[in-house]
Amino acid sequence: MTVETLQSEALLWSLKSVSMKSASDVRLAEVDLVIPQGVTAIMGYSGAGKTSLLNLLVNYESPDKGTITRTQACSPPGSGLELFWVPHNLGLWPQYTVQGHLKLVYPDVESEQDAVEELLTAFGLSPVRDQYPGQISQGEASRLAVARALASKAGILVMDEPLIHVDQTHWPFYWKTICDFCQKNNTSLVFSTHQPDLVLREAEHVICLDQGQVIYSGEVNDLYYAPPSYQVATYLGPVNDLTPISDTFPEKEHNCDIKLIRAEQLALDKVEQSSWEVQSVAFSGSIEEVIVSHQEHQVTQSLYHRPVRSVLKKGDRISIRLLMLFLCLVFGSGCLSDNAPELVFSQIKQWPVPSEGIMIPAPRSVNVGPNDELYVLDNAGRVLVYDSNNELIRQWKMPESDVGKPEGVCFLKNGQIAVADTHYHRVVFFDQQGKVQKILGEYGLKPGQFIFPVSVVQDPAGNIYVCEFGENNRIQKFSDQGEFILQFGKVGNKPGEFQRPAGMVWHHGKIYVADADNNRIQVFSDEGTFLEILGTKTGGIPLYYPYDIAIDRNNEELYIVEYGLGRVTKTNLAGEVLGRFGKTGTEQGEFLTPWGLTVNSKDQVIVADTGNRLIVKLIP
Ligand SMILES: Nc1ncnc2c1ncn2[C@@H]1O[C@H](COP(=O)(O)OP(=O)(O)OP(=O)(O)O)[C@@H](O)[C@H]1O
Repeated sequence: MTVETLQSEALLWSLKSVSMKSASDVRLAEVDLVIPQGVTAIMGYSGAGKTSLLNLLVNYESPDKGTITRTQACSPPGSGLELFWVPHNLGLWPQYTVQGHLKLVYPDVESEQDAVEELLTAFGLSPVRDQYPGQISQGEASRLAVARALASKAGILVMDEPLIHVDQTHWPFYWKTICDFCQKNNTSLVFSTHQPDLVLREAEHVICLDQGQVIYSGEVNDLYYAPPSYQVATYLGPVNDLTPISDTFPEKEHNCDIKLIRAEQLALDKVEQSSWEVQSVAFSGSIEEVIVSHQEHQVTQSLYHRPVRSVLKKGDRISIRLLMLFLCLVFGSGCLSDNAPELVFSQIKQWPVPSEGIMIPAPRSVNVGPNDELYVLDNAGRVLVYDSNNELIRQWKMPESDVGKPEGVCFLKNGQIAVADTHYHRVVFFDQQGKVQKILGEYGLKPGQFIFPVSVVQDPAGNIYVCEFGENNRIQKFSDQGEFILQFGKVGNKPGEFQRPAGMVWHHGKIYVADADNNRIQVFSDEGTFLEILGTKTGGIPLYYPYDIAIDRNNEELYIVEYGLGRVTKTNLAGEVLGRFGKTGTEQGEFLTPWGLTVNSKDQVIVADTGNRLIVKLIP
């Protein structure tokens, strides 16, 4: 199998074997690293080498050994500098006033006054605009250092523990200003911090240092949900290492690898009888640490969880539950396995959607049009059209997308493209160039209205089916002119009821519905009669959050993509599992919370791998 990545992420710096020594100690040791475009956080305990690394990036210090290459991927917006640095000591200029700092670095005289005013307001510096650095507080000085960096309009900002002296209640506001600025101006940001919350909120990439060595470099989400070790996991906050007690969990029998579990992935409930007894409880706001001991196994374990309110106390008996969705998202492959053969593909092609500002949006839905054109919907609210060679040939934006992004796209027989505009409670029909032709529906529970429409399909006669979740959880059928014909389904878990119908396919008078939260595929006649839960006769199809379904070119086999397990499952029309492909993960051949899939005329399966932000084409 060959794997091809069509577009690689742009890099800002590349470091090879970089070392730096102090008189008595190592500051950085054999650092190999790439720093991509976007927002990167550098984390590490005190003395780990964060400042040393930033000093090298900005060329303030030189390495004793190794090479640092800056690949200038960010072109500076306007006439700004290439790079601006906020050093640890802030580097303010004693002879300039607060507003003087901003004016001095702002590159465009014409718009200077407005921009400076805006920054003074955004960082709460207007009252001290005429003061000098020696006359302002440390918090004001920290804010000024950051405001000055933004005023420079540099293409890359490097900040050493920015806003360190600012009270944390105001951080979200200032950080929003920083991130909005970076997004708008296509600016990359590299900053050091000790704060896990900040990294989770604001950064895409994270580099973890320990005693001058890089012990992790990658995506923030990966570090949070799939940390390579306990030590690294703790950089983003408390984590439960359940290795010593993993045998006590029933999930172990399902071959789930139970190791590092975040607080929100664990539920501790007070029960009448249990071998687990609470020894102590320390509640610190949203997270509680509970020390428990097991009566038979003689083990004591510290556990973090997120209770709604703190109720446990010493002596309580508790049950320890792993919250399965999280567990399967993290450790995916082992759960719900059924010895199905692995689907074999000769080649995988994968590529990201084009960036928007510094963000790489995630694809959510995919559908095939004529000549195997691929219609992709992403979470930047764009429809992207790729030709059969995966070249982007057209794209357009949804009319509105501030409230939420759409979730389903369908190419129609008349050449139009229908988009389930989920958060605007409607279906929008576009022509091939992205001009709106028609809008169907509005918010409501009546026929022809929608709560959260998520998927659209069409039958050969032209009828259009729209499934939705919210209060409705139903499928509505419309004529090709958009007239309401019938509806079926309601919320629930009985046969014929839905919990988040997320994807559909029409075949020979039947509609196959991915009933996501009920973990099943339901089959209806296209007149709305419930027929069966697919695979019931053959013992059921083990599925975990199936989000989309498609049929192969011979109309004989179904492909189902499972959001919860990051895999593609193939069945025949009777629901017998023919094979599986993939598992939850970030490597090639793995998927992270995939939302959509489609099959083209060459039986190539295309997956919207939302968590990994890739369109993945599986080529037989
Ligand atoms: N200018 C310097 N000359 C020599 N050694 C230094 C210098 N600056 C820092 N060090 C040493 O290098 C190591 C890394 O320090 P550095 O300031 O890079 O860590 P840091 O992760 O930024 O720490 P903190 O979070 O405390 O700011 C420490 O052992 C420190 O004592």
